[in-house]
Amino acid sequence: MSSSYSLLVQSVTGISWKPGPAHGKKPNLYVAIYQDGVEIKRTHTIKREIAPKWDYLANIPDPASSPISLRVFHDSSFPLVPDKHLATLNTSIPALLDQRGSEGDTKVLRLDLIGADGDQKGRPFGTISVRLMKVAEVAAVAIDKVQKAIEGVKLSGTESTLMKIGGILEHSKSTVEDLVSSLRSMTSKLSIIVAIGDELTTIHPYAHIAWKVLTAVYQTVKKQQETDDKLLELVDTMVDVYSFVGDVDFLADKIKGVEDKALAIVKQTVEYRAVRSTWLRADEKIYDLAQTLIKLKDSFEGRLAVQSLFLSAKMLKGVEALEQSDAWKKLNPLAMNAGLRPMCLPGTRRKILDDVTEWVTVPSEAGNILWLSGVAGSGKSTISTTVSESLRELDRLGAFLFFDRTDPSQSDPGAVIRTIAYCLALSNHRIGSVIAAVIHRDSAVINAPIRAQFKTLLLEPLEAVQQHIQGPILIILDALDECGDSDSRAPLLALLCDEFPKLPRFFRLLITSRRQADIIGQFQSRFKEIHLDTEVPSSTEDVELFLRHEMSHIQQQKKLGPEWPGEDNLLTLVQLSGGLFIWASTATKFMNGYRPDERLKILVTQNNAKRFNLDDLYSVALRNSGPWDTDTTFAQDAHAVLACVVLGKVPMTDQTIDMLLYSGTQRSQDVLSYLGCVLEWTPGQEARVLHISFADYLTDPNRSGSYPELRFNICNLEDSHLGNTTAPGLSERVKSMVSPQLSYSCCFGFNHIQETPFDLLVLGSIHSLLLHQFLYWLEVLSILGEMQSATTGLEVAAEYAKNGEDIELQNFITDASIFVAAFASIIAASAPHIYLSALPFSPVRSEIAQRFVPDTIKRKLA
Ligand SMILES: Nc1ncnc2c1ncn2[C@@H]1O[C@H](COP(=O)(O)OP(=O)(O)OP(=O)(O)O)[C@@H](O)[C@H]1O
Repeated sequence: MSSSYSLLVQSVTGISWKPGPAHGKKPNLYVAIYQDGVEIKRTHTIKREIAPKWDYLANIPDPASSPISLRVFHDSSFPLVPDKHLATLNTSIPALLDQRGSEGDTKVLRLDLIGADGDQKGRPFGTISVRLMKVAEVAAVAIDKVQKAIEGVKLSGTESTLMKIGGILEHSKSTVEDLVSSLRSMTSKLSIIVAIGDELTTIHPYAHIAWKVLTAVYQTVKKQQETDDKLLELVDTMVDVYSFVGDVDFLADKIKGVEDKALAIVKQTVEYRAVRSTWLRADEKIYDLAQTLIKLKDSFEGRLAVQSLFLSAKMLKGVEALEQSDAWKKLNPLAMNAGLRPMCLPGTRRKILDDVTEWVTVPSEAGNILWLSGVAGSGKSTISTTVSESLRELDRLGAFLFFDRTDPSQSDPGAVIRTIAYCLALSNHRIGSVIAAVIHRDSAVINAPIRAQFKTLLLEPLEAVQQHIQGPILIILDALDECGDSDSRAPLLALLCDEFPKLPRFFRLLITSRRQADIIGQFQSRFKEIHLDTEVPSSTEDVELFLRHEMSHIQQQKKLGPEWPGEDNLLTLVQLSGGLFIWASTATKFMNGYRPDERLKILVTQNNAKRFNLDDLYSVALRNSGPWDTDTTFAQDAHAVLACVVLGKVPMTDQTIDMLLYSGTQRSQDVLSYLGCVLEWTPGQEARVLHISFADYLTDPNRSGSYPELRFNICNLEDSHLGNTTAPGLSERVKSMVSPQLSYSCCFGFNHIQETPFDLLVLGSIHSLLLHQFLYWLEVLSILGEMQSATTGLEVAAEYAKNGEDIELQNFITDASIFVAAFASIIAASAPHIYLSALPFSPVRSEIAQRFVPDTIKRKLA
């Protein structure tokens, strides 16, 4: 390499041109370079230009002392008509070196051409300008150029992307082989990709990193070009792959297809970055990467789907994995299905997505755990899903766990290590083999304490395979604050702090959570934290982008006028949202219901001095989603159905809710269809809250309106002579005094207990409820017309007490069952008669009388 030279062809001037009948007024010129009489390079043709300019860099192969000639041709543009040779410069590298003298590579040589035919032959015939450089000098110039180019690229989209693309292509038709001009070519190709990516946005996170990759390649060339042949090979291969960009016909309707290919290329480049900058054994990996790139190029040429390439490699490994899957299944992982999780709207969260991707792909000494914190609904889970998807596409996702408080069976802290091990086993063949072997050897570890699980299922296997893993692997734990409660997840938090940092450093852990006290206590100042601040301008801008997108969608879908929603209204919504995504998302769902115009007005007119926060929005959205005030049946049904969805131990379909609430009569569908702005449901499917913050709102009496808990005379009935059906305003009182949570727990709590495994804490709750609040429970059942639930509830409680060997509770239930059997009809007719009739008539020595009849009366009765 040290004796290699490059020739930069810059321009030709002074050519005289006689237009013939077949040519236009100006020639189509190109320069061909010959060494020892053999053509080795040529510039592209510049059409209809008498004094063309190029910026064409040609590498001159060894021996550099051989004769060189530069010949100027007119390109006939017709297949059967030969190009016309107009002029020539005969020279050699030593001669050119003499001519550039002490000024070196900066000197532009203006050299005379001689005529090539007719009477001009051998006579001066115009001038050619060239510069001669050593490759090392070229590298320096190129580095400078790429850095300037990088600085000059704007990643923000423009309307004229297509025009820009067209412009770049005009200049990228030449065949580039020289190393440095190749790198330059890649840079311009990448700018095309960035331009496409900006238009279609999905490429953005990769393109951003790919820019950095190319810079890194330049720097590596600068330092290592004399020694690192493998790198040079790789660069050649990359050039080859990037050359496809120049061949693409950029018709608007083909852009989507281009995007897929461009995305694949950029991803490979990112992969290079991950490998080159970190991750050991670089030479070996560079070789692999070069092979992959070659295959990638082949797959473009053969018009094969890129994915099939990756898939086939995976399938080979899959055969073996199948044999191991039995072992992995023993890990009994939490079921994770990210299918319906939302992703960031393209164009939002750019900076944070870049930062997180950068943190994953670039090693740092700052530790392998990143904590993304933020308030409810600020967008953490959406970011984590987007990151997981980018990394999955790069084959760098090890595990993505997301917790959900409304589904406790999927949020058990005790299952986290097993689930990570399972996901890692699936994601990587080598890790999978080691984990399978561990389980064969010691299957009891699956039920061991989580510290032992961590050591045996994660730390040791990952240490064992670290030699064979290049590049980072990301594990994501999303919504850690929803994983169990602060008590049950305490051991997991301690493990994350003490042990996870010991994992081989290419395992990166991204944790998202609200800033809850127990999590702050453990993580703050220990892990790198990115806090999603909703107050900063970038959050407001992102929410604005989202609102614009959603409102235009509603406008089209509901065929509203082109002015809708109006710029002022839109900006008011942005301001009301306070930079909180869940606010914006709930508001748009609310407006996308019946009469969006009215609903928009309801929201924007809330813009008074008081801040209209998420709770206010939930309250307004709920109030306006159905006939709560005019139809008491709707109000009661909606309460009960919401309670089922929010408090049910498992998600329920409309049929299950009907079975539970209305003995199978179809009623819940109607109610559910009104609640689309807060619930996710389609007929026959499970109903869920759209966002956990709605469940928080509904179950917190301080937020959704204060409801008293179980107590004497819960509905403040003044006249004990009136029955439940005749008491004035009873349904209104029930609505305001009995929270959905309470009514649901009273009616159906025992049904759920029946379905869950025995738990001492649950036994304690039953004990306390029945022994202290039994009569208040009956009061609620009476008011709600659900007295039959008392009998079934007591049966479940009796079984539980028996399993828990709680003799005191068993005795109480025996007596309570007699009490219910004797007085059920009286109590069902009138709640106050629990205290007026049933209690006084209970045998004075009975458990009920002993516990609930006041001592003064007991003494009199005795
Ligand atoms: N970048 C985004 N693009 C589009 N929609 C978004 C974006 N970020 C958030 N959203 C919307 O806002 C909702 C709330 O966001 P998300 O669930 O990610 O918040 P969170 O911070 O994880 O909340 P929590 O702490 O309560 O779990 C999402 O369901 C989604 O509809």
